[in-house]
Amino acid sequence: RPTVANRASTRTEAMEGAIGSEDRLVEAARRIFGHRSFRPMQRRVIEAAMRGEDVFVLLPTGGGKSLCFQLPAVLSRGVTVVVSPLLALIQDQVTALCQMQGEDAAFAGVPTTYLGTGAPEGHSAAVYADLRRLPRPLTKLLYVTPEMLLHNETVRELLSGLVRRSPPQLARIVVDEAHCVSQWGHDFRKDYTRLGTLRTLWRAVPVTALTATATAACLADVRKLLKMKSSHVFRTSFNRPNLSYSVVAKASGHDRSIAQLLAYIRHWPRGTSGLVYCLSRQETEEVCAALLEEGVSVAFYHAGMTPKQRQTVQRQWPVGGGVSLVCATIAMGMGIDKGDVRYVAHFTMPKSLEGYYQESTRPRPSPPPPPSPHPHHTPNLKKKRAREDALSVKQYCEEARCRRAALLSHFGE
Ligand SMILES: Nc1ncnc2c1ncn2[C@@H]1O[C@H](COP(=O)(O)OP(=O)(O)OP(=O)(O)O)[C@@H](O)[C@H]1O
Repeated sequence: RPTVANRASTRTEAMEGAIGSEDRLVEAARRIFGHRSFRPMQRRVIEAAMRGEDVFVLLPTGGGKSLCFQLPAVLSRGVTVVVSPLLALIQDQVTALCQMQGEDAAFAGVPTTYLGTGAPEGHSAAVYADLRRLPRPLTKLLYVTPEMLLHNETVRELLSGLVRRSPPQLARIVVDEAHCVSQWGHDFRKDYTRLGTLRTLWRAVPVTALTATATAACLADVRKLLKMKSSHVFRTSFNRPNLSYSVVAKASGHDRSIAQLLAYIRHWPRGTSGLVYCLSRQETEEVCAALLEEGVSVAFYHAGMTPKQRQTVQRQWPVGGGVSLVCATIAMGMGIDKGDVRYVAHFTMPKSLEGYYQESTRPRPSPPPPPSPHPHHTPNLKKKRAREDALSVKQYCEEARCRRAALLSHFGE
């Protein structure tokens, strides 16, 4: 009778090699991930990755970046290491992959795990044991935080061990949220800059970098710091033809600006789902209270709330739960897809154009990310960046030209 390990091993091997057909990639996407076709650019990225090239992927939020590295990971020999900034997001992705149900039950669940401080006891030991497993680990995707990869000797040594095996068992390094590498990115992280050292350590291991936001300067910087060999960037347009943008001068004084916001909300049919971004936690509560008084079905959402309170809001909004509007800080950001949101208003000017773009295309509630243990910038640099970011937003607001064109030119289009 096959043991659990045997069955798992057979499945791992089957995923890598046994999928053979006229179009192996589409078939794998369908059988393992349940996708019947590729989104724009996915196939080209996946093919380049399968040829062993370094790839840089710049696709807007929701563009399907994950499949660009998950499918090559599943089909390649060995383990793909995915560097991702936040443990909370890592755990979500690992859970989703482990529960993945494509159209072929034989491939249900992609062998995925993670390493990060804060994992339950015994977890790391089990992952280490698999990385030592002969002739090869069962894991296909290993998510790690940058700290883990850079500062944990055991992890580095185990991965170097995979590189040294014959044939090598470290398939690829994936750097997700790659804008964090560059000081020009809007979420710079010091450990990310040092990921280039891995390139020196494991010369033959290809790299994939992915992001949803990068200006030309950021992009060039990331490629240089990660020592990427290919200069080709796979990208699609950032244009969202189904969105329209407008900027309105805010009335002075609390009451007048609330009245202005209310008029905007009321120009939509009753019950239309919307999101109002505010600058601070306090502002979300104040705006919410003022709108409640006017009879709007509204809730607030920010990182100072308990997980339970946040979940309640997520259940009530945007459809079916009785709340049509949420006043939120940017804590309502990355995570679960929420369709049906018809408008996003920024009650206060957003901090950067990257932020504005993300917030207007991605009304998705999720638990707020934990505070980063590392300073993102030195204080002076941070101030300088904040000023530059605010100036670009100001310029965007004041420019007498098409908002869409102004926004796209900021992203180098
Ligand atoms: N080829 C495809 N066919 C159908 N759905 C797809 C395809 N590729 C991805 N998706 C779906 O699109 C959604 C967004 O994909 P994904 O999370 O990879 O986007 P992303 O580019 O990583 O976005 P973000 O910047 O928010 O992380 C997911 O629900 C995913 O299952």
